[in-house]
Amino acid sequence: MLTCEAINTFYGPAHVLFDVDVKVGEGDMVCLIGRNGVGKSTCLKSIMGIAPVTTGQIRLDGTEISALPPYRIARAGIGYVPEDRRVFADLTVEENLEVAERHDGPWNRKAVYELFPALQEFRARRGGLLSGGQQQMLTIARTLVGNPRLLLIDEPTEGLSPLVVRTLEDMIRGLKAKGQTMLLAAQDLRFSLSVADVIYVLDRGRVAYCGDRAQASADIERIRPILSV
Ligand SMILES: Nc1ncnc2c1ncn2[C@@H]1O[C@H](COP(=O)(O)OP(=O)(O)OP(=O)(O)O)[C@@H](O)[C@H]1O
Repeated sequence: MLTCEAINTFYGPAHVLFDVDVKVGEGDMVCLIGRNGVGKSTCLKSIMGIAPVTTGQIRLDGTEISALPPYRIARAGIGYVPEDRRVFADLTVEENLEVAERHDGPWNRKAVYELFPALQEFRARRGGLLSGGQQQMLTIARTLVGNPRLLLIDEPTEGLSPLVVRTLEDMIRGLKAKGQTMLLAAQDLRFSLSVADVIYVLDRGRVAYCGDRAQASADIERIRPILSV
């Protein structure tokens, strides 16, 4: 579905991604892992057109998208959940979902409430009054009701309590079980090894390792040093 080939991304003079290749197949859950600052977020932002690539190709079902502005990339079927949760603080949970809903796929309010029962419980509450974990759920749910074919999620569990992390991890497993294609940036090797079809490990802007879950589990002693500071 998605192919990034030799992408290079800069912030001004700072070269951040170096010839990065990433592939996400239909129905796959792909994890992009690495230490802080190695370029995971930049990779997702480059796919989304927010940090446009300088060189390299990004294709969605064979169509080159790397020169498109973010809104056109979103329209082409990519949904993006950024690291900083973005909910409409003055709108209720229900209204947050309503404004984003596009009736052209499997996801609607009913389906996301099934995935996140906690959101249904708080459907009348304003977004700004939710906890960090609930806001993260709402951000993911809001992106889902737009029915993206590919969902990009940036570090969904960052800064959340262990209990909330577990709830979100279960929900991501639920998404995978429903066949949602996903590319997830994460720091957690344990979770990635438990759920990902394919794992990419980034190190200083380069792909330092790539393998499917079975390979990555067997190569864990190779991967651990890339993740340690
Ligand atoms: N807007 C920006 N302008 C300049 N440099 C940036 C910008 N955003 C990120 N960087 C730098 O690019 C590099 C990669 O950052 P990025 O956020 O992609 O890493 P990351 O792996 O997602 O880490 P984190 O978990 O901290 O978000 C870092 O050195 C960071 O300081």
